[in-house]
Amino acid sequence: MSPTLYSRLLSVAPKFSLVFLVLYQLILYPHFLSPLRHIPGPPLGHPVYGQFPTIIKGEAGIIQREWAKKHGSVVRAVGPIGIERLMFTKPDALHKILVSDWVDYPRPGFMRDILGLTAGYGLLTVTGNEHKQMRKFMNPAFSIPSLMAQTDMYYNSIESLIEILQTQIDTEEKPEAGKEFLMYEWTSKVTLDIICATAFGYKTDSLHNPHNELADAYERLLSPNLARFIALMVIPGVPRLLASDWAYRHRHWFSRFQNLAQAAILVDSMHRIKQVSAGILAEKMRDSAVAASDTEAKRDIMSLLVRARKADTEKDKGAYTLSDNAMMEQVLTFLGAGHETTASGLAWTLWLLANDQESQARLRDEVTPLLADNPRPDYRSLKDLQWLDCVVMESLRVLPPVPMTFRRAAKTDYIDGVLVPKGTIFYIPIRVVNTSKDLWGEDAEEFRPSRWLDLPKTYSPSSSHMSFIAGPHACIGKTMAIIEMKAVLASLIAEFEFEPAYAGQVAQPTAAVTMKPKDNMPLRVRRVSRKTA
Ligand code: HEM
Repeated sequence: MSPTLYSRLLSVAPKFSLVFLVLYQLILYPHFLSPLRHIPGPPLGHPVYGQFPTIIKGEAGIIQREWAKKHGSVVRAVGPIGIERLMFTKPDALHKILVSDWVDYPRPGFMRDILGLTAGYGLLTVTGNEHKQMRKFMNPAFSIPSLMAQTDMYYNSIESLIEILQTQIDTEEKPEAGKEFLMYEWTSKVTLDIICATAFGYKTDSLHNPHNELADAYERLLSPNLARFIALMVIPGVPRLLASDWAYRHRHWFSRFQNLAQAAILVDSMHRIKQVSAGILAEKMRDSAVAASDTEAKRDIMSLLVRARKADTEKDKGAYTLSDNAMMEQVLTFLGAGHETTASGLAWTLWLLANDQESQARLRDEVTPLLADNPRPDYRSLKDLQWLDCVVMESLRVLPPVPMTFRRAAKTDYIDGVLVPKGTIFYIPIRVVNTSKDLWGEDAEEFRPSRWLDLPKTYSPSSSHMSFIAGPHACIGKTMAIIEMKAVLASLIAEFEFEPAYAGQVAQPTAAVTMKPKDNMPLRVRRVSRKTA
């Protein structure tokens, strides 16, 4: 070969390699080579984005439910840049992925990066042994005794919310007609104030002060546009880059470009949230001088963790413990994981009750006598309210705040008879399972709280209701979230009646990480005309 030809070939080789790589990834592999190509599923979709545009346009979890109905219990779908996802819906397959073999099925890197950027590199992002140790260290802070000691703290925020709604209704021209409220905004404020009080002993009072720094930063961080942007952040390295100091210093560059303006908002909001979190942690460190046995010691989760760390290291110098930085990441995790999820759960429950007046009236009949006797019911009293339990569990079942999550195969293995290669990404289809007709019967997609009084024979607590998933990564805040939702709902339903804001109103769940109402959920709210049934 002549030297000229050789050097020409060398100069075009990178271009050809790139073209080949693109063709391989987008066409050759998914169409002809993938060992998963014969698994039934929707068509490959857009040449670059696959089924992604269909997924983000629709309601979270619904398209996956259609796929399961059409293609069966194992579905293959292709996402952006030809990356395949598998969806198993049989309980045994999900049990293997989430419970029995969970170490072999960690959260995928892209998900850990996105969660890390928006909710801290804490319990939500670690895996394997590190996760086991961290979870063991944190479990006591979420125990029933700890929750029982915290329940009373919810009511300061709940009472503020009730007073605000009452005052606004009473100042209307016709108070008896009630007033329209964007209920998601209010559930978001009340849950932010509650999580800050119970997790950190920190007073946000976003209910009275909408410009509270933390509330403001979260509002911007969780805006629907940003949620869509986050869903696109699957490009390796991008979340880490956005989490860096460099990105904060140069955030104004991003705002100059239309498509990157959301990145500037995200970087700025996260920086502000981190600053507040650092302040919260510094205060806890100062408080840790208080002896662990001090009965007056603070009962919030962070104080419990800081004191447990101190006690463990005093007892055993080599004991597992969290560094200051890891503690700081947990602050972000509790804020990120515990606020918007519970706010959405509450807003959806109000929506479902507004559309089912019979269930709402029955709930009012149940809670009113209890609240008349004791306006601040404790953990046990709330837990004993049977219809309240049915309503909350049913709402979390049909409209789960986290409709979907992901896992990745860390080794090649058979699942439900399919040989799944290492590296395969899985959908964990929470909403699909929660509303499966095989598990819940023909009316599985309907809101019918009474089903919890007579559960189907197929019901299993860990595999029929997946809203908090199952196994070692199951939500650590599950009991806290449920009891918090019950306290807020009982208090609101005893005081107010909820109705759709206008005829023909439909639910508008977004397709982001957390399923929240796109329209902030307008509802008409009236003061109750009678207190007891
Ligand atoms: C209705 C409210 C809530 C729902 C629906 C919910 C749902 C979930 C789900 C589905 C997961 C698993 C995610 C995955 O593994 O991919 C999870 C994990 C987690 N949640 Fe929640 N959550 C709620 C409230 C809370 C609260 C109040 C807190 C804490 C204050 C919290 C803290 C966490 C943490 C730390 C994890 C990671 C657990 C681990 O990997 O060990 N969540 N949650």
